[in-house]
Amino acid sequence: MTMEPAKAGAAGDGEFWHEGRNALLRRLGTSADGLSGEEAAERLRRCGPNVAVTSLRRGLLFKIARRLVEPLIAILLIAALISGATGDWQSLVIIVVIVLASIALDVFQQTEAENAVDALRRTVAVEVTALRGGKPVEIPVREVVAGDVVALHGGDLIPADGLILESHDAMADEAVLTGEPFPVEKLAAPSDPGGGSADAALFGGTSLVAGTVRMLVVATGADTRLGAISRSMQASEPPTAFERGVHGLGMLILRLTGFLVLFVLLTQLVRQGLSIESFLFAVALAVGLTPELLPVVMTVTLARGALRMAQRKVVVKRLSAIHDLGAMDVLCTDKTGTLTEARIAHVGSFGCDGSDSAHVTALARLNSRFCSGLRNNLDGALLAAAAEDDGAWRPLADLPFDFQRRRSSVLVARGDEREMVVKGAPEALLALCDRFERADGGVEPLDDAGRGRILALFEAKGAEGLRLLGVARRTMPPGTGELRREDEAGLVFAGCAAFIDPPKASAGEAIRQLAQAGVRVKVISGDAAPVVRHLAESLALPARGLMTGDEIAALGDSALSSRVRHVDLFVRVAPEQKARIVLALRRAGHTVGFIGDGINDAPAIHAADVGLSVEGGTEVAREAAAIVLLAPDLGVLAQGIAEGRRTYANIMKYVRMGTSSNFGNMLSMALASMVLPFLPLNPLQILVNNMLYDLSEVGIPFDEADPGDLAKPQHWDMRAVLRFTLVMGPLSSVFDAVTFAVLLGVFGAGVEMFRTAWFVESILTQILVIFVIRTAAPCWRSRPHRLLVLTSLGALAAALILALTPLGHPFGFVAVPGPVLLSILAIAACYLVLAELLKPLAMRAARGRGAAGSHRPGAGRARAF
Ligand SMILES: Nc1ncnc2c1ncn2[C@@H]1O[C@H](COP(=O)(O)OP(=O)(O)OP(=O)(O)O)[C@@H](O)[C@H]1O
Ligand SMILES: [Mg+2]
Repeated sequence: MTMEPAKAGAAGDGEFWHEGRNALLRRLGTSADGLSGEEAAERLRRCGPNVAVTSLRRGLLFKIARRLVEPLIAILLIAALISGATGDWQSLVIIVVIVLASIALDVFQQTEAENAVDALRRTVAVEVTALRGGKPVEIPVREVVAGDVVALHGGDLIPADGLILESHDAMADEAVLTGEPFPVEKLAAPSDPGGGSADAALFGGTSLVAGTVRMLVVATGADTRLGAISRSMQASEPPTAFERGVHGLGMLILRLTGFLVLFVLLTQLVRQGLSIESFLFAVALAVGLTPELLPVVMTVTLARGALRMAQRKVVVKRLSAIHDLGAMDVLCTDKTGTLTEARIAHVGSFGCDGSDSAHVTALARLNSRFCSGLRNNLDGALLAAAAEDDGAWRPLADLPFDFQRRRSSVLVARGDEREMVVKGAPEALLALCDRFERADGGVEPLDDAGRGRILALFEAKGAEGLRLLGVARRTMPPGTGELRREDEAGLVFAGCAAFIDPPKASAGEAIRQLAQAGVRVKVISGDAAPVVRHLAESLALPARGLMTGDEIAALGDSALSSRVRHVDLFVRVAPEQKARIVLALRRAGHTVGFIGDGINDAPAIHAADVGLSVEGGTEVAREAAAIVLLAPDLGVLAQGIAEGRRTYANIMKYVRMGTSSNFGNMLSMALASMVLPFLPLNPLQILVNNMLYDLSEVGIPFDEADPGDLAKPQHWDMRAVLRFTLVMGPLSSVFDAVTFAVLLGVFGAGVEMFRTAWFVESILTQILVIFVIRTAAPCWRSRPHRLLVLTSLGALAAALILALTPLGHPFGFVAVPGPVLLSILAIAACYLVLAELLKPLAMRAARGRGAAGSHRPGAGRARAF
């Protein structure tokens, strides 16, 4: 946002790696020990925070200014000026006060909500180790400045663009920028200019998958490559289905309001000529009918939801994800770490005949010890109990692990001997073998029968729930010093290392709760079929169908979309395939969540409607996620979903209130302007009415939801909203008409008394009906939150005091005789009773169609990443 003056070392030149490290250090005014704390603070102040996408949050003044230039408010202020000019000082003051009060209410609510959510977001902000004055300190990524030196290791997100000063076996995944699925090797930059290549550069937003580096930060925030991309992406990020729905509704009401205002103005013109009064009336009407609180209510309701979810250790980074969570009907999950404990233990190894083999363990350990790339918890488990002695083998070269090959190879030497040891996904490894090792150490060619026997062994061990890593070797010619991918062929299969990873205690219960909440769970794993199937069984996951990564690769997008709906287990899936599955499910009309913790899960987390990660996950995964679970317990997810649905239910209460009363009022006003010899309310009274009505709804975000609203995924459904409006709107108009008739026909009310009485009727019905339509159940069965009771009854009390006491005289209210008041109360009571009786019809109609209408293909947002 504030990236204006003197950018310290902004990389306007782009290819900074050609400069050479010494020149670059000089240009950025720093050293290999990093900046001093003061200098860094100064640069942060000068160049702004390190965020690729500048925040859309604005300051208080901006918010107020924006409200002031909103057309309606602007017209209102002009109206106030006109009143002033015509000498009507009282109206001027009152209009200004009301406008200011309503702006203050909005801005206060919104700011408070946003602050609370920001504070939450900071609790899961990613940190990085920077050298400040030569000492490593943990700082939030947003405080990184050009000239900083940061230390990174495998699994870390690269915080900004920079040059590598030191590298130990670093591999970076740059797929976000380049689309290249294989990790690329990253080397330290030479000290002289000229020799530098992009291999010595790291880019913000990509990730380090293996090794460690020290990086000199060259460009931050919007100046990074990702920043440039995000800026163009930000403008085009399409809104969620929900946001589109609410916006569409707002526009509809706005248009209707426009028509109505014109209509009223025209009838006034025809009947009695245009006066300031009727102009003000039209304006006030427009203000009254616009759901101007909707955006505020949405932010506030979502923020309240976020705060409640935080109490359950679910942190929401993107507010609209709450609604997506409530709408989610499919949850895809990675296996290790989300469904299992990720406390992996090596339980032994077996040879090709299935008998225990210490030799295979020794080979697997050799590979784990000397492999430079990504070391994960399988390697950790292998090395946990390993002796230091490697039989005098020393490492020469290696081909690190990646998620495409699913294996790693090392070349080791002992004297003149050269051995390549490969470990990885067993079936794929077996396919690269043409011989196998017998238990006695002899080597035999592998025929089809032998292959079949070994594959059956994998199947049997996998079905016991053992995770397997195949181990193979190949004797290389003496003098070999390098490994190429082509060398991974013609191998001798040695056997498998076996691991256990117990299912999470909470996972079974969580899956049951999710199923109950109408969410289908699908497992998308890089692991083998038997292991995944075994896990699904032990968690009692109701799983149909199984697909492998190879089958997925063979299908086009549309074929995949029709297949994925009926499959619950996906195995041997590569990282981009995880994302493809998620996108295919979304195309099939589902609202999809993806929860994962690994580097390989990040693309799918991005691709999902709701990306979820867990506290212990890699930085990359947490950064990609919209929601982070802080508790190592999937149970919080079901609670989070309930929270999302509750939030949605509360927004719908506001929408229902707004649409039905707005629509009813419109009809009534059209009627009134045709049949009444005077305007039914004066402009000030309309504004007061509107203001108090808004106030009465302040408690909605806090309200509870009915069990029915929590039981299944909630989608925005425009038709249901319209149906509700068409039933409840006319109902309120009928009662308005009755009120007109009674006041004029029975009591022969004069202008002022009529307005006072009608004000009372309209505010009574508008406010009290919230207790009827906040629930689909009979209203006495569902208890409202006390804050809602407080705000609505408070606003009502204020309205009655104003209308029925001398306090209201400046607004044009007069005393109302007892019998008139009693009839008004009776009419209001009849309305509420009828609303309660008609409600099942309005809501049932809404629900019936809703379920079918909501599964539109392509619903939701196709978010690019
Ligand atoms: N350190 C390693 N060395 C060799 N091969 C490995 C190693 N780690 C994993 N593999 C192979 O790669 C496969 C995929 O890796 P991984 O299990 O991490 O993927 P994943 O999709 O995250 O799986 P999960 O669903 O279990 O989390 C593993 O099943 C295994 O066969
Ligand atoms: Mg994983």
